[in-house]
Amino acid sequence: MRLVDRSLPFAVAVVAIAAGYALSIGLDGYFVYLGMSAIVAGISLLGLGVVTGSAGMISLCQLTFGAVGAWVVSALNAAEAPGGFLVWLLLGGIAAGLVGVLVGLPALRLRGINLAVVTLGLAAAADLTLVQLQFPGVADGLSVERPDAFTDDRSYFLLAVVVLVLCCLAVHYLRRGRWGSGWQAVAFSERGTAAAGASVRTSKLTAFAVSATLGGISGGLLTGQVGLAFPASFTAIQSLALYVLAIMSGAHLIDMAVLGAVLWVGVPELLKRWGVPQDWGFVVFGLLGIQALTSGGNLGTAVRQLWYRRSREPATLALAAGTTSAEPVTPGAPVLVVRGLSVRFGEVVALSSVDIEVPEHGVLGVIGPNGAGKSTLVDAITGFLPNAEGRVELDGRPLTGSPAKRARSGLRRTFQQDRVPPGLTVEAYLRFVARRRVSTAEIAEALDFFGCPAARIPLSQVDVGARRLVEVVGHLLARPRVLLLDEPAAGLPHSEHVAFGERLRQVPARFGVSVLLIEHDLDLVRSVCDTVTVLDFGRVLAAGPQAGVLADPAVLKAYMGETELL
Ligand SMILES: Nc1ncnc2c1ncn2[C@@H]1O[C@H](COP(=O)(O)OP(=O)(O)OP(=O)(O)O)[C@@H](O)[C@H]1O
Repeated sequence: MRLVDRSLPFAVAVVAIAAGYALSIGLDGYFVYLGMSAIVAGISLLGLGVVTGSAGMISLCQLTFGAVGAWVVSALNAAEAPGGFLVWLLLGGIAAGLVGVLVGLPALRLRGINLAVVTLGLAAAADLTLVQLQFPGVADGLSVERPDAFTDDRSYFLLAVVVLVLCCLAVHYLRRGRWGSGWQAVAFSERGTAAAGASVRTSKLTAFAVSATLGGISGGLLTGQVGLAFPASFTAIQSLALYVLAIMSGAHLIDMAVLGAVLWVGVPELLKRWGVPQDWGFVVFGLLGIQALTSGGNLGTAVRQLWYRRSREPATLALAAGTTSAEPVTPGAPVLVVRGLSVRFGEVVALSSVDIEVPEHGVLGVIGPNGAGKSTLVDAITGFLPNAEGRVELDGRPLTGSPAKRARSGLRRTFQQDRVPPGLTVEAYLRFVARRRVSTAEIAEALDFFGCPAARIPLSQVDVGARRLVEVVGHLLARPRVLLLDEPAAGLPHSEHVAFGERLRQVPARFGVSVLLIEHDLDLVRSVCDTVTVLDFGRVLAAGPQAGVLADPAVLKAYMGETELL
């Protein structure tokens, strides 16, 4: 199976190149030219798919990156630089990639409409500048020289097919690697990304860099196609239309980027044949884009979901109680120590001078009524609330800095809300969160222990309760010193709480991880926790061994009306 998985992309690549060759000799000359245009658009769309589809950011200046690539190729051609067209094409891509990193910098702070305005503004400014400057060599009529073996349109078309296939392979492997997982993670939740110890900044910048590099290659390829580059090929309005097409088709999926490219060239061509001005193509794309944005989906995912729904049931947990025996754990000295933790939200005091200790190889339960400050406590300890006052020590060393830094130091957390990116498979997500080499067998064993769906299943096909346990498994595979769990059983039916508790009880012995568990189900707390801290109105109401704390009259009083479980 693995061998098939590994060789499939190359087999598809060979078939695509063979098809390209057949088309290059079989197609009418006009369609060969249209085909070249579609390939140029396809490479650009692949790039947009990375930044918008995978990483979830708006980028409305993709053709500006194309213009950078075209500019570099034109300038190197005019300068008769050594290396020839293919080297220039690569350099154009690299130059555009660097510009992409610069454009990506605002994306570190801006989101949504603000990022749209910045990138569209950049595209408009580049548009005007290009009209003023024109491309190098154009005034002297210096046509860009194609490589010797690819001078006529048919052979240049074949070269373009090969470049497209190489770009598709690059995107395929990048998406399957750490960068790709980072893009998916950051698109779904920046907090979830940081909690996995990954840099949100790196994920965003690499997405922009890869997207722009592909844009640059596409612009360079266009220059070889047309000979002389003109600003009219790289306008802001075209960038906007390309973005809409990427959203509508779902260009993060390689086949859909190719389909989008066919539409990009095919729709205006059809309009022309019907005697309708080609600019109406933008209107068609606009309408399709509005449909995609309002429905919240795209062609690619719709087709895939249809396929999955037909072929598979959603994956759920298979968590049976009584199938595992709890191993005895002897908690040691405190590994996580929190002193005087205070957090204010304006007038609201969410935490007031809270002290907590998580014993090595122990499970500390943190309970309290709604609004007591439990999630705030986890946020503050893990660095998500930089204004929190107080001291956090892990293994006797002060723990400061960003959430990602704290995660890398050995403090992991899960969230009350779903932060597991649906675009990844279970395995890709686990490897991303684990941040270390984990064998396939280790992954399978950990998933099996928690009754989670198999590694190969896409997370989009996993129900929310199971996804939250996959999140727990990922962080356990990271082998942190301490794992903070914020209501991990919230998505599970109550019948599975007991089974989950049995597993959790074994976590310190099995994974060598100490646990802080926030939980409302007091049966679960009783069955799992050695010690318990009770929060009420942001203060510690009681703390100590479980039995004593849960029988404390003050605790009982705080819980009156909140739950009958005590
Ligand atoms: N971002 C915020 N801005 C303002 N107030 C906040 C914010 N986050 C939390 N609070 C307030 O801080 C207090 C503690 O909230 P927190 O979510 O930590 O409680 P909790 O014990 O986790 O509750 P629950 O059990 O419902 O999850 C509440 O009064 C809440 O309204």
